[in-house]
Amino acid sequence: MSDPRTPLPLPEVRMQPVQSLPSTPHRTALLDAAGWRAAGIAAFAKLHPRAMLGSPVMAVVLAGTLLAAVLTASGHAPFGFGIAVTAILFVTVLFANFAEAVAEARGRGQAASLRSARRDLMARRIVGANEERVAASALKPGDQVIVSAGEWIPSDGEIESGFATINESAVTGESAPVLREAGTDRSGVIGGTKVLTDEIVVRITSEPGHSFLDRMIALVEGASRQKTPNEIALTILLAAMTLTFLVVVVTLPALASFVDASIEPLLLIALLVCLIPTTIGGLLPAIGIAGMNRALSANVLAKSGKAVEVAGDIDTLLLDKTGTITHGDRQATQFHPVSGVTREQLRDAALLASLADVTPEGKSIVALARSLGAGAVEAEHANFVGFSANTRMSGVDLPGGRVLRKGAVDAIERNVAALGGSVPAELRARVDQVARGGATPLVVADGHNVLGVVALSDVVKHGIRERFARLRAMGIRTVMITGDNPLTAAAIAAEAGVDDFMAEARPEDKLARIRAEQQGGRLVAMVGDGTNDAPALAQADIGLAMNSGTQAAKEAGNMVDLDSDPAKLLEVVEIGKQQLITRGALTTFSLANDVSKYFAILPALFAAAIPQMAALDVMRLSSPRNAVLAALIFNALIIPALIPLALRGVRFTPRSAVSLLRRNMLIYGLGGVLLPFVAIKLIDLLLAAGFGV
Ligand SMILES: Nc1ncnc2c1ncn2[C@@H]1O[C@H](COP(=O)(O)OP(=O)(O)OP(=O)(O)O)[C@@H](O)[C@H]1O
Ligand SMILES: [K+]
Ligand SMILES: [Mg+2]
Repeated sequence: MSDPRTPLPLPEVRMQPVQSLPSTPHRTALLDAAGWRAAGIAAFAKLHPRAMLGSPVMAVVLAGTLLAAVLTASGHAPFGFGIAVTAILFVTVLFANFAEAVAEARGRGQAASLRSARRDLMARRIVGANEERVAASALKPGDQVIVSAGEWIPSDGEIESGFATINESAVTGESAPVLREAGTDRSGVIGGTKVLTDEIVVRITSEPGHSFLDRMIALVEGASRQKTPNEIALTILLAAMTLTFLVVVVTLPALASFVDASIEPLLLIALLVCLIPTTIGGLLPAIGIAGMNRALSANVLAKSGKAVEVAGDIDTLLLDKTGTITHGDRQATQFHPVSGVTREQLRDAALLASLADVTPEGKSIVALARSLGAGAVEAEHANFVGFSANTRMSGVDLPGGRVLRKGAVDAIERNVAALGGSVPAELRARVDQVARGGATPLVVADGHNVLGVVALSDVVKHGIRERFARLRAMGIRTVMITGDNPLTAAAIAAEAGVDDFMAEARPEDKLARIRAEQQGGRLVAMVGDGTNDAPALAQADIGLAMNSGTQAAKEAGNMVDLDSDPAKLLEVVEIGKQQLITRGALTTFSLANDVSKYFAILPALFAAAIPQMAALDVMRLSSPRNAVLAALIFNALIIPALIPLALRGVRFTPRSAVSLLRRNMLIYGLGGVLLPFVAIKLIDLLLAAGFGV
């Protein structure tokens, strides 16, 4: 096998014409013709009582429709007018169902490209020293399979040995090959993706039928959609409002009888439907589904709609340094011995301590030592000690009692002290020299003697500073948490522009920091990819795992970024905020609308009985019946008219919550009051011009 770091000669591969996920949903059409048709049919299917109960507001409209039909048929309402009211109410319910169906159809469209990645695959399963061919669907967690260049990975898993370049475009829509490697934080592979070069042994981690793709498709198609807490709260509020108006409308005839007026029952139904928040009630499910769809358009798989929404309220973002803020390709670049030790002694000790180190850091030390002329080293009967995030050290115990260790500065200092040694004063200077440039110093010790420092260089990702600035503009604080020493951490923190950092952190320190933030009443997001990040990913309110990361990280988080781009959190936050704002704006609009409809309908209701009501008749509509019809028609039409806004979301720019609120109150509150006046007047003119009943 060649060294994984040298650029791999990629074979000529014919990329499959995969449909990539739409990355600019704002410019694409809402649906294609087939999608519209399917949504239209689904709107009728959703008339099923069980489906209707999910939306109390619309259930009341449907009940009103049936009542209007009965009144009309039994001669308790003027026939033509009765038919018209019944029809408009029925269409109102259909429009609301249609809005939800369109959102779902969009999700299915996105899932179609994913489904094409889920094909019938064969696997080469390892049994003892042999291999057998089995269907991918027969693979169980724990099975080991071999996948070579040109073959498809049969199911989700983790690379046990080897490395490979993989085309993940079927899942991510990104055709650039990615490198996945055993023993690193980039060991996760997905079923349905293709190995381009080399050969890997994969340990299967997913149950048949429950692969990443399977779950993703179910989510996108809305099969496992659950209402978010905010959505449930709003549904309850809307139901309470509906109930209140119902009581008001039902008691109205009694009130009217005091002034010797009687109100037609049909008009009462019309009044009720105009007053209850039908617009937001009808669009609410669509808004929720659209949030999930938008996340997927950004190549983020959210495990629930709640996760997307919580992202909109995040206060603090925690990130690890290596691989998240930096490229994570930590490479040994230099040996810095302390005085009394030669560069060669340090080099050879570092080499010995890294021979069996599978981490990229360890391998790069071996490569650097060899390139600097290190010869064959004697390591027979050696006992290698692997790197762990808890000890933050690795090394080797040689026969004869020689103990070589390399690791984080504080970890080695403690170890040397425990062995009865002391750290030479000049070590600090060597460490600082390396760390000030943002490189990671690894201290090498032979027993209780410190030999020197290995510099591991890493590069801050391009454009990350701008991303953090954008997060800051939205009021989100960024904190870098790293196992590295404080000086390196400070150098990288300054370069990347994070607000705060925490150094020399072990996994439990990360967890404690998240808990502390949460106890302060803040919502915390965490981005990570390693198994050592898993507890923190699980504890955080938003755990965004990298798709390239380990299975443990992906299971622990509540979101996976298919592009493995930590800065993606920014988009997730914006999608969450946009969803919250869209729901808020449309609620404002809906309630404002209803106020205006009141002015259209109430004078019509009482005009005959209470002449003083004429003072309220600001719209001067052609006739009481036309007024009622115009208000109901507007009430129905506004739902489909707002579907594009509900699905695409209200325009969002990072700014303070207060200024956003002011802007939206102006547009959706004031607009919501004014629009019905104009629209209802226009509809009334049309009705009076010949369509009136
Ligand atoms: N292979 C290794 N052998 C010995 N020590 C290592 C090795 N790799 C890293 N270290 C040391 O352990 C520290 C913690 O490494 P780890 O990868 O766990 O960091 P982390 O907590 O994920 O934070 P970050 O990734 O942001 O640096 C490193 O800063 C380094 O000093
Ligand atoms: K209404
Ligand atoms: Mg790390």
